[in-house]
Amino acid sequence: MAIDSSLAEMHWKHDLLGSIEVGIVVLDKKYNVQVWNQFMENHSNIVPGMIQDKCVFDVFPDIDKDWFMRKAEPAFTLKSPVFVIWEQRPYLFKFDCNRPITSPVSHMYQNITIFPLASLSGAVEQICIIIYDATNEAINRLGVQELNAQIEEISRIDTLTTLLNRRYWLEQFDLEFKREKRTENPSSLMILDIDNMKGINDTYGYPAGDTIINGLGKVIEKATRETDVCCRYEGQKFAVLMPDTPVANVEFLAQRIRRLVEKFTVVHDQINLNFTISIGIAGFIPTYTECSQWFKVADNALRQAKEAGRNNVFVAE
Ligand SMILES: Nc1nc2c(ncn2[C@@H]2O[C@H](COP(=O)(O)OP(=O)(O)OP(=O)(O)O)[C@@H](O)[C@H]2O)c(=O)[nH]1
Repeated sequence: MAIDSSLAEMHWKHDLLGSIEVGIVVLDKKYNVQVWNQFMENHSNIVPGMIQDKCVFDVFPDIDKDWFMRKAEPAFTLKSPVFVIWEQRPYLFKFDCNRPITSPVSHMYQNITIFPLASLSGAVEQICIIIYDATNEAINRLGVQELNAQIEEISRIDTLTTLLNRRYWLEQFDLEFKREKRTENPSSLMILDIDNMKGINDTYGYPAGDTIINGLGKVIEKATRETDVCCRYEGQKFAVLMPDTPVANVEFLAQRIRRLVEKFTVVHDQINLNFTISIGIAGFIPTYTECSQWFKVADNALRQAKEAGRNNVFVAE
């Protein structure tokens, strides 16, 4: 009778281990496999007989042995469970992901729990690892993260020129202005505007005007440093913030950009288009209380460059 009931118990335990939708692995103190359930067999194609009493690190050399032993140690010594989520480490056992071919992931993401298995004497001679398939959660989370990154990128970039857009640039300008207020470094602001844009649009059409705007964006990007903060401010107007750069250096650069543009030819619908720009420059002054004052001074310098006949650079006093 006793044999019957223990057989029955073995039977239902076997069924339970077989049907449960999580991986169950029992390891002894030498990390030799004692239990390997159906889930593990299905995903690894290793039947229990092949892995029984084998060291898990020998069968799965991909497992970072030092890391795993450090993680498992508290289960043996402190008798406390350990949790590792996929965001800390994507997986313990590298299993293929049985998702459609269009799925963005190629392996199963896993959450794992390691808990101690105490014997009747209370000593922990074995640990049990439970492996949960967290792939769906990971796909959703990673998808959202990627989408957020794309949205953030889009919200910073001007689509016509791929320079920063006005909103993001103004945020950076304000931050830089606050930094300048503390450090009083000789930084400069340059505003560039295409001359006679209305005439260009009227003569060649709005798309041709767009091609010119795009071309100027490329010239600005090429001529400035990575630390300069460049944007298409609005329409045919661009702004470049140049941290730690005195006005004298910027005037030299502005003249170079002006000459580059003068010689630059944009091709639109097989028509060669030439254009010029005017540039206003203003250095940071510590008495400014708001960044808009600085911008206004540079914008006035631009207006004076236009009034002086266009294709000009004007530096604010
Ligand atoms: N193609 C194109 N044109 C634009 C864009 N944004 C603004 N414009 C045009 O730029 C022109 C600006 O005209 P104005 O402010 O009179 O300046 P302008 O003709 O460039 O003359 P000056 O600045 O005085 O040299 C207008 O005709 C706008 O329609 C744009 O994104 N693409």
